[in-house]
Amino acid sequence: MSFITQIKTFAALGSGVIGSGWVARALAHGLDVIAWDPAPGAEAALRARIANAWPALEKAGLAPGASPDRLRFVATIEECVRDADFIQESAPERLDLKCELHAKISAAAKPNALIGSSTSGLLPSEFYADATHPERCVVGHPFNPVYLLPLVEVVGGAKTAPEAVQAAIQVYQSLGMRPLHVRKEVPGFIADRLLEALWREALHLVNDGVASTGEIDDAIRFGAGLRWSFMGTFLTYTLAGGNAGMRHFMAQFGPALQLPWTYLPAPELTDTLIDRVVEGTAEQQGSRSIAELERYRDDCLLAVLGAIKETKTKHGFAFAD
Ligand SMILES: NC(=O)C1=CN([C@@H]2O[C@H](COP(=O)(O)OP(=O)(O)OC[C@H]3O[C@@H](n4cnc5c(N)ncnc54)[C@H](O)[C@@H]3O)[C@@H](O)[C@H]2O)C=CC1
Ligand SMILES: C[N+](C)(C)CC(=O)CC(=O)[O-]
Repeated sequence: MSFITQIKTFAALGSGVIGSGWVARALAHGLDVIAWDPAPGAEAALRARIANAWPALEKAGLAPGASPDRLRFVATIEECVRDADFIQESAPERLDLKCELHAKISAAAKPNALIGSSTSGLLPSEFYADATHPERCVVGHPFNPVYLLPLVEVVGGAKTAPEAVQAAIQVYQSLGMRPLHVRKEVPGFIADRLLEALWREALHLVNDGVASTGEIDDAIRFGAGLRWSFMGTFLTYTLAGGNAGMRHFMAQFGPALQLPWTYLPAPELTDTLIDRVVEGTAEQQGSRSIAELERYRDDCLLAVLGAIKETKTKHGFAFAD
């Protein structure tokens, strides 16, 4: 079984926050991009998002010939995928919608074109149930902003060929990403399972009046968030065990896992909790627009990525290590 891995034309279905991020990444890598989204005004919104992301992509470095002009917005699913070498779906997170959409995409696509879905945690065996040639269908779960963050979780379903997973990994690498193969098909994959546990606890802290949304964000960004950008939880905690390392750390802090520090089940999303979260984050946002905050975030990410790359090189690590 062979799949297309040398890609020239990238198809994007759904051009919201994530779809537009894929389009920006593919354009920056010098590809032709064809996009489709059924919402009125979707093309203008997509082009505005690309324009907002482009300065960061220029700073990060564009491939020869890369240009936003190589984006073509089309009116049908079939037109979008027919000539594509690789297809990425970023439609709303609804199982019925994705199932129906993938039946149409896969019926119109070249049989050996890989099809990725950006789903945050739906199971590929379920939403690819009605797909034609399901052996080329994978999840490629990215992180926002897709055009700067390297991680993409790659997950196969029951009918996905192992070669398709490897081929998708190759394609995502060619787009400058750091694929992580999730070997078991589990809801939420790896990263969102972790992020959701943190998010639930954060909502409990707001709901219980322990902290505001801003204080909770401070607890992350001035502490663990800084070290998470270059060292994950397990290696960080190995260092927290001192010279005795992880075994000592487990002996000292493992028993605390039995203490009632975390709630785990999510709090009820009452109007009061939703208002508190919305009002707290509105105060954090202040008078800046989302586009301004996106540009601020992009500059911060470029600075962090650049500093990490330089420091890794100094210590003999490759960027993907
Ligand atoms: N927002 C995030 O932080 C992340 C989201 N994702 C995943 O990416 C996917 C898209 O999410 P977002 O971009 O955040 O949503 P979004 O709401 O920003 O964009 C969804 C887009 O899909 C379009 N759409 C509506 N019906 C459609 C259909 N039948 N076919 C194709 N497109 C359709 C909408 O017009 C909209 O432009 C979801 O599966 C989500 O779980 C993955 C990683 C992060
Ligand atoms: C909130 N979310 C589940 C959509 C988040 C993601 O899927 C990944 C991210 O970018 O945090």
